[in-house]
Amino acid sequence: MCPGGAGGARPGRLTRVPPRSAPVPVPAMASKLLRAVVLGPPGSGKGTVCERIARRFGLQHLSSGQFLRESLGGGGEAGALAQQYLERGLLVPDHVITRLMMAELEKRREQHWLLDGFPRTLGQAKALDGICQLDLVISLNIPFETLKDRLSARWVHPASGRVYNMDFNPPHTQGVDDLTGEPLVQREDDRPEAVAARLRKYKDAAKPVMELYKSRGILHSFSGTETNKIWPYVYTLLSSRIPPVLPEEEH
Ligand SMILES: Nc1nc2c(ncn2[C@@H]2O[C@H](COP(=O)(O)OP(=O)(O)O)[C@@H](O)[C@H]2O)c(=O)[nH]1
Ligand SMILES: Nc1ncnc2c1ncn2[C@@H]1O[C@H](COP(=O)(O)OP(=O)(O)O)[C@@H](O)[C@H]1O
Repeated sequence: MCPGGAGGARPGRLTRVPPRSAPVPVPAMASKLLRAVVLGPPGSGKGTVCERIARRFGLQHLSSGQFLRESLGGGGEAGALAQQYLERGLLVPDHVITRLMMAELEKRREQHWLLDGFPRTLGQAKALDGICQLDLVISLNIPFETLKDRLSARWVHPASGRVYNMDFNPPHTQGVDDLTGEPLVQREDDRPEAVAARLRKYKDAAKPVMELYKSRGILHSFSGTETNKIWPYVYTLLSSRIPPVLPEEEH
């Protein structure tokens, strides 16, 4: 395993969202706002790692997939169309996801950003460039067979996006969410046919995104088959940018 293959922790290059007009007093914390992204194929553990980062560092993360699923709940023609992409394991068109994410990020401009699953294409990365300068990008490289196994064993609580795996992090009671007691379901796009398409598409779209961030020196790649082994390296990297609120050992 080669955690941290593309570079170790670097001193903070923290940025702020560019002011939109004349100088507005910016609170001291704003200059320390984190702009981070976690990328990786379906099942690579983005959600699991983001959830740990969020808890240890006292921030919220924004999952584009979960955000899409929630946004589509409202129905309508556009929603139904986007729903078809999700169910078939295809990427939602750039203009749809970009519009949604930009609007949401605008609302969060005074908060830390930890994005899970966005950007996934070069077009999305360029749109993100237009509103911020990223501090770091974490890429999770997990073998294909491991991804397939994990996705077939993934159970989710749709309302919150909490994920479980019957071996790795099983719920306290089989089939129900720990916090709400509501039933867990398997995602439509975790069916084997959809998984194969998603993994293929991911690779093609993600390659230029990775190259872009690598060329900027902000890409940190972590490889392995176990999140628990990758996690300490991720924690160390994050700790160099933002003070933890909980120690690393507490899962
Ligand atoms: N067996 C195993 N399962 C894991 C590990 N890390 C995450 N998972 C599970 O793998 C599935 C995919 O993880 P998730 O965080 O949802 O990946 P994402 O699709 O990249 O957001 C979930 O069911 C997780 O509980 C691990 O190290 N081992
Ligand atoms: N950045 C994105 N661009 C386009 N489609 C996206 C994006 N993020 C999520 N989606 C859509 O949501 C689905 C689920 O994404 P996500 O919850 O991140 O799951 P996973 O990481 O397991 O693929 C994707 O297969 C895709 O249809």
